[in-house]
Amino acid sequence: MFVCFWLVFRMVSPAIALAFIPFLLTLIIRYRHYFLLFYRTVIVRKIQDYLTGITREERAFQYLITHAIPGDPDSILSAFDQWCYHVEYLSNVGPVKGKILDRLIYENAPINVLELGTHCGYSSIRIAKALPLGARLYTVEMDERNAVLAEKIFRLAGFDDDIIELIVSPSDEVIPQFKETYGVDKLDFVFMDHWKRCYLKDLQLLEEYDLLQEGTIILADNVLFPGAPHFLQYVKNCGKYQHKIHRGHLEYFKSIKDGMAELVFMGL
Ligand SMILES: C[S@@+](CC[C@H](N)C(=O)[O-])C[C@H]1O[C@@H](n2cnc3c(N)ncnc32)[C@H](O)[C@@H]1O
Repeated sequence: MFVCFWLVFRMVSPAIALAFIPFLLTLIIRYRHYFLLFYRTVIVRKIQDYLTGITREERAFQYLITHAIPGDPDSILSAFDQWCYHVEYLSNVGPVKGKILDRLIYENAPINVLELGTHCGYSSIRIAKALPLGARLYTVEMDERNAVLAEKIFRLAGFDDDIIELIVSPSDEVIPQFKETYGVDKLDFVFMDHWKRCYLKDLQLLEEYDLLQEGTIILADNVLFPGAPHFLQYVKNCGKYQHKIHRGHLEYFKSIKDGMAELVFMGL
């Protein structure tokens, strides 16, 4: 935006260019929260990548090692939250929307849970610690570097392969093979928190490959920001789901509105 202003300033007379200042200031004030988000997610990250020579996720892991108690999932989650509030930003589900996730897992006691989008494993840890005995979380991450860190973080939190199975692959390759590979006939709970453009396609894949049963819960994060409009439109119009939106705010950013969609599959 500043570059545009500079270009305008060079192309037209200074008097006309100066008239843009109130407009520019209004834009900055109105969208300040988004500028702050951009600053934390892009600019701070690039500077830190350059200064430290490691990725943001690796920096988060170093912080966990020095600030969390091994074997204590709550301590790992709270160290993650501290880092995201006060050091750098990660797109974890966060403590506020995380409580909705915890509650739904506790209340429904699902046995087979699929998570799409592991990242560093924050939400996986929330899910795993709320699961009933004998239940299993299958979490899917396509970025290998994130998956390596998530695996270490699961071990740090005290979870083994019996509780969390980390699958390193894109979701649209995992879903069609899921039944045969993992011997799971139906899913009880699905947490969607990967790229928002994949939500609709993956929901339809779950239907096509017959992985949903009456009562399966699908919780989808960030449906208002960055938003998943096609997914929401499909859910509202297809008649296969009861749905509601839990409104709140973006993880670690109180001033940006966001929400989670909770769907209950009613059978085809
Ligand atoms: C928002 S982060 C997940 C945050 C995590 N659920 C949490 O709350 O801690 C999204 C992650 O999804 C992964 N991802 C995006 N699209 C994917 C796909 N189609 N299949 C598998 N992983 C995907 C990205 O690499 C990224 O690590």
